Amino acid sequence: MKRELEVILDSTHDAMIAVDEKGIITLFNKAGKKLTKHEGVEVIGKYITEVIGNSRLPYILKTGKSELNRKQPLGDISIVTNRMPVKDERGKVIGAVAVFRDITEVKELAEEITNLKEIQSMLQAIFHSTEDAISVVDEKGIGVMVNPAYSKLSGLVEEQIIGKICTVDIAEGESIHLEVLKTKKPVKNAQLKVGPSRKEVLADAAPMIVDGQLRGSVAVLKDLTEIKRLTSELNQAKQIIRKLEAKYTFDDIIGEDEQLLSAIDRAKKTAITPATVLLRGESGTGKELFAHAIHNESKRKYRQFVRVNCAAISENLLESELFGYEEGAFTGAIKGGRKGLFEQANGGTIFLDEIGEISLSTQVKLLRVLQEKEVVRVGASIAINIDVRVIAATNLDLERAIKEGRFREDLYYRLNVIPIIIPPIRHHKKDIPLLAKHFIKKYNQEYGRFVQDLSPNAIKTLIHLDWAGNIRELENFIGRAMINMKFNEMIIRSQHLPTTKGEIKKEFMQHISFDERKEIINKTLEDVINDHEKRYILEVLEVYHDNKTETAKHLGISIRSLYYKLKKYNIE
Ligand SMILES: Nc1ncnc2c1ncn2[C@@H]1O[C@H](COP(=O)(O)OP(=O)(O)OP(=O)(O)O)[C@@H](O)[C@H]1O
Repeated sequence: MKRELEVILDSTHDAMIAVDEKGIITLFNKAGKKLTKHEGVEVIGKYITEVIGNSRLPYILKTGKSELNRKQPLGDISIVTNRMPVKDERGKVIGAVAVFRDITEVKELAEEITNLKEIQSMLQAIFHSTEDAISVVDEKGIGVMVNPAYSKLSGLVEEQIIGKICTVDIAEGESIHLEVLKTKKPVKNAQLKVGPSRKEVLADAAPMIVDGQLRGSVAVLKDLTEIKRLTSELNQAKQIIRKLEAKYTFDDIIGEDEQLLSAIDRAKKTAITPATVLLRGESGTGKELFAHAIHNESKRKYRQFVRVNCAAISENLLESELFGYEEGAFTGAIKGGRKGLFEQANGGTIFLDEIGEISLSTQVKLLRVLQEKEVVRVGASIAINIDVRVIAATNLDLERAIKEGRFREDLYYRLNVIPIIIPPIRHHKKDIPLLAKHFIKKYNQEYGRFVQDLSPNAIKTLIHLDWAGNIRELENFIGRAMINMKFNEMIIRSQHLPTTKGEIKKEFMQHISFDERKEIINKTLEDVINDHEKRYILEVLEVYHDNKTETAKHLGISIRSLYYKLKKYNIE
């Protein structure tokens, strides 16, 4: 029995020492020798303080009282000690025992737990206070945690999510938690609708992997309505800036066609000179874009860029707008007179868009400004010197206008110093895919979308269309196609493309009666086309509640062309 007891005592991790009533060591187990560094030393039979200098066992023998759970340092470790007297049946002290336990590890573990608790409460504070909506699911896709921001965004409280499968909150789209759990890979920028109010969100999710094991998935959701609101605010700000400065540079002119590249090259070379430029090209080919780029490439780029749409302003108003007026020059003239656009552009550039539309009398005054480099305000007699670079643009056949007496030849020569001809898109259809991708990027920013490309079929359709409205029409077309796409769709396919002109005509023919058909047969081709054009314009005007800008955009024509057509068809 004694031997068994010795084996037990030697196999325990607690250090044990026993002494008899005289303080002579009778037992010193292996853990005790290890703790006091007496391995290999014979200690049995020695007086306790010879072995452990400051032992309290003599005191225990003297008092017969126990000392329990005394914590104390021992070198660089921490121990807890129990010391007890050994008494016979009559209560006489016949020895004493000390048991020491090394609690360094326990202490370290306790510290670790305290640290973990601190980290946990810190993470909890972050989880609860962040504006980002977070949801956590386990490896089976069952909801484990959501934060208050998540409830606010989705309109769903914890009880509706926790313990339920992670698809419960999705109103439209696929669960990204399930995707992450399936692939073990993060998912970025997924667009979904969540909760009863179908809130549009942008979501990222990542797998939670602990010791190489998939333990769940964490998703962070952002409110897309907010992102969209900010994007629209940004766009409004951009619009304002656009009015104040020339927005585009040559880098914004997209295309690899030789004729276009040679126009760019010519414009770049001209930009650094003060020469007057005449930009020629059909509506929507990029004349204004070129004007901006020339100004921005010139030494005048930090000065004013003033754009005047000569077609949009009535003849009388145009003169006072361009050249300014003196006080009392006409009824309604403001006190003190007003600076004209030429004066405002002093030191900078004036862009005279639709120059072919100005009246003969304004042409005379403009010629004088170009020749003399001075303006005379309406109603004034003194000329004001100006230093303005003129860029003019037209989509009219000016040579024909000269022959027909609608445009002055001398002004033509003054303007036509450097003619730059911008090709219509039907002459560089191979640039269509490039341009389409450029507009996708632009609308992604404007609409907060993530559309990536066009399908080969959609590109084919684009290449086959005639694009009478040129790049502007293509730009609007892409914008409308993107509106036709669902939020999670990333590729523009043929079905997203707006109804093409051919189809519109087919639809139109299907809706007309037999009598109307007979009547059409009696008309000339031009009459029929005009009738259709008028009816179509009226329809589009109705859709856009008579908003001319939107109507022109939809039709893919310039606002000036729309005004021209409204006048032609007597549409009020
Ligand atoms: N080469 C191009 N690269 C990128 N965008 C272009 C290009 N050409 C035109 N655009 C875009 O097409 C639209 C129409 O261009 P712009 O207003 O410059 O045409 P325009 O010839 O001045 O038309 P209009 O004669 O009707 O006033 C603009 O949004 C412009 O940014």
